[in-house]
Amino acid sequence: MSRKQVDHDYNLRSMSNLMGERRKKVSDGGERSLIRAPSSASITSQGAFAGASAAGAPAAPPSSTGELERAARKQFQQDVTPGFVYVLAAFSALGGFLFGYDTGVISGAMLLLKRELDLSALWQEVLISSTVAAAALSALLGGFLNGLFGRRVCILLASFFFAIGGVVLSTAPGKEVLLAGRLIVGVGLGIASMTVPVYIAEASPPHLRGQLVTVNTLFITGGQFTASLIDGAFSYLQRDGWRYMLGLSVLPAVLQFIGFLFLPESPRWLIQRGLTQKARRVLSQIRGNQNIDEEYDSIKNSIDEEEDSGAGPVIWRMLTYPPTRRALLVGCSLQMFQQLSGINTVMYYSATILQMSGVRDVRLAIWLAGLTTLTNFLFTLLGVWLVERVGRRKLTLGSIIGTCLSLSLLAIGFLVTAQHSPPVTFHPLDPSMANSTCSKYQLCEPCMLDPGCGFCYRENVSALLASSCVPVNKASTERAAWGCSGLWKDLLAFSVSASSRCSNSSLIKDRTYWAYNYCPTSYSWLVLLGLVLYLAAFAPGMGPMPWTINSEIYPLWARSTGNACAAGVNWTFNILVSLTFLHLAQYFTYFGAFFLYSSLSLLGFFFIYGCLPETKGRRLEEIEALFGNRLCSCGASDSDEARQVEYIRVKGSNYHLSDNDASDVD
Ligand SMILES: O[C@H]1[C@H](O)[C@@H](O)[C@H](O)[C@@H](O)[C@H]1O
Repeated sequence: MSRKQVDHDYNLRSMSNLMGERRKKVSDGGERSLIRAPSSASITSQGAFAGASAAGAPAAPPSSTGELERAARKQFQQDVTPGFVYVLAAFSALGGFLFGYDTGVISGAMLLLKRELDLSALWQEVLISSTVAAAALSALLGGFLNGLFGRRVCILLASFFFAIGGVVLSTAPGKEVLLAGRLIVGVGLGIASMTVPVYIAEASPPHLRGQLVTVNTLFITGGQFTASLIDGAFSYLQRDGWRYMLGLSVLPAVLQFIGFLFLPESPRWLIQRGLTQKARRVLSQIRGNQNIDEEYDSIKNSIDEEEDSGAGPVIWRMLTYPPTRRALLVGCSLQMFQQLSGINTVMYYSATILQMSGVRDVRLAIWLAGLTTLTNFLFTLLGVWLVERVGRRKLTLGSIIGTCLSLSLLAIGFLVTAQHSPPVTFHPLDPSMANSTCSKYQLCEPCMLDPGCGFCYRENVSALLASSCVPVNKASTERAAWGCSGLWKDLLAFSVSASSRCSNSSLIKDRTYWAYNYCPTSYSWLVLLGLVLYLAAFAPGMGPMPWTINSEIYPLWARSTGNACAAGVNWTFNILVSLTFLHLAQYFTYFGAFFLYSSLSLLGFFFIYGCLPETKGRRLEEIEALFGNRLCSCGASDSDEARQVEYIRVKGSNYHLSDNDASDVD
């Protein structure tokens, strides 16, 4: 079939999908199509009951239509979804857990590392960003590996890298070996981040696919939460705490590696490679008692169609073929907007936001920052629950608009805080102050925006006293530059010079405080509210949906490459946003930085509104057709979305019944 014909065919298919074409495929043991009516009319008792009883539901009729539907649905889903799919998804999502753990644990580990290994600011930055950079590159390479060796081998490879990286990190004698360990972990991260969602999507039945792929992001946020707990717990160790923090990732990595020695390859990849018998076996294994013929045929057909559609490198074929070009643009943009909405900055900055709110103890702030990761995790759980109920499109749109508004609230919080910035009232006479830029600031705001300075102040009931802007200690931002920590001469210095009162955290008493990166304010509640609302809005939609949607919008031949590009974009923007945040804040203040993220999210909202079609409930083989239309004509078809073809089993096999929608039997 020529490319043009395929294109034409897709257009027809997509039109019929969008217009709610009634499909009828009633054969022995076959399907009956349903059109979900906008009015939400219910399944007729007869039809639904037929479905329920065919699946072995109790004979007594349930008392209401709602109950009837629920019973039919429950019975149907239990019937078609063997537990094996959940085991497979859980083992795969360990890759997500490691993603979250390894990216999250480094902030706590760095606090100890920089002290023990005497790391300069440059080395700290290199150790943090090297992993993300390696992940960006290996995600791109992962597309090629996926196509060549399959999903299973790639996941095995990723867990191998995670495990080796963990061992290298925990035993590192110096910073150079640490860097090698962080690079190895980064390679694992990149491969896992692009492979796991694809593997889960290809193995899941359509009615569970969204949920199971979203579980992977739940594991990412779970990994980030676990990392913050581990960081908190091991931060009390005077020596080598970082070895445990970084080394503990070996456990889930080994568990995943062992699990995947026994788990099967994706049936779609097997069919593509011509391993049809094996593919049939795997399909039967993951579909339980279902008839797999139809699914097998539909995968096979889409591969055959594709084999006729041209040669050349996959990325070139994707870019020259309109449906995949559009899908790629949508997938990569989603990942870009996820990172541009500043999630990693907000998470990273949460400890400081908490300090602004009056949590002065650094340890307590680290523990409380765990609350941020917990909130992120809990709201991702909400996403898992919502994805098959409201669909990907509505969930993403609702989430990004909430993200945009809460970022504006955060920005306003920072603006009000800056406008009420306390003045510098005390200029210490220390000789080193003469050539320090810190001495020229008259307000706390510019002082704290300068990475070289911090604000030292005393507080009595209603006012700040003797507030000064002094240089930060290069070895630790937890104190000011003057004084040698913990020594008796500090005590002496403390008694003789008021300027060194913030130079040793153990001496910061008498209601004297050292504020680095923040200013004392009574408007911190506004910022805190913004933070909580931000996580509540971001985590159910913008967190998981870019991964979930990317795992389903490409046809099989383009799936590895599409996901590799999208994951590469995610990691690239991750590094870009985190590396530019402090500079942005320095030049445009925190208000400016968060307002910029908010505006970018608004841009993302318009893009998603116009360009993201709904993929809920469709077979992977059908989804390509959604991109057959002109790009960004989705907003216009919102009303058509209410009419979708859905399947219910009446007798026999292979249906999909959406979780919450009442339907008419055709
Ligand atoms: O989807 C994930 C998740 O939202 C994480 O919390 C975030 O740190 C990652 O960057 C993102 O890709």
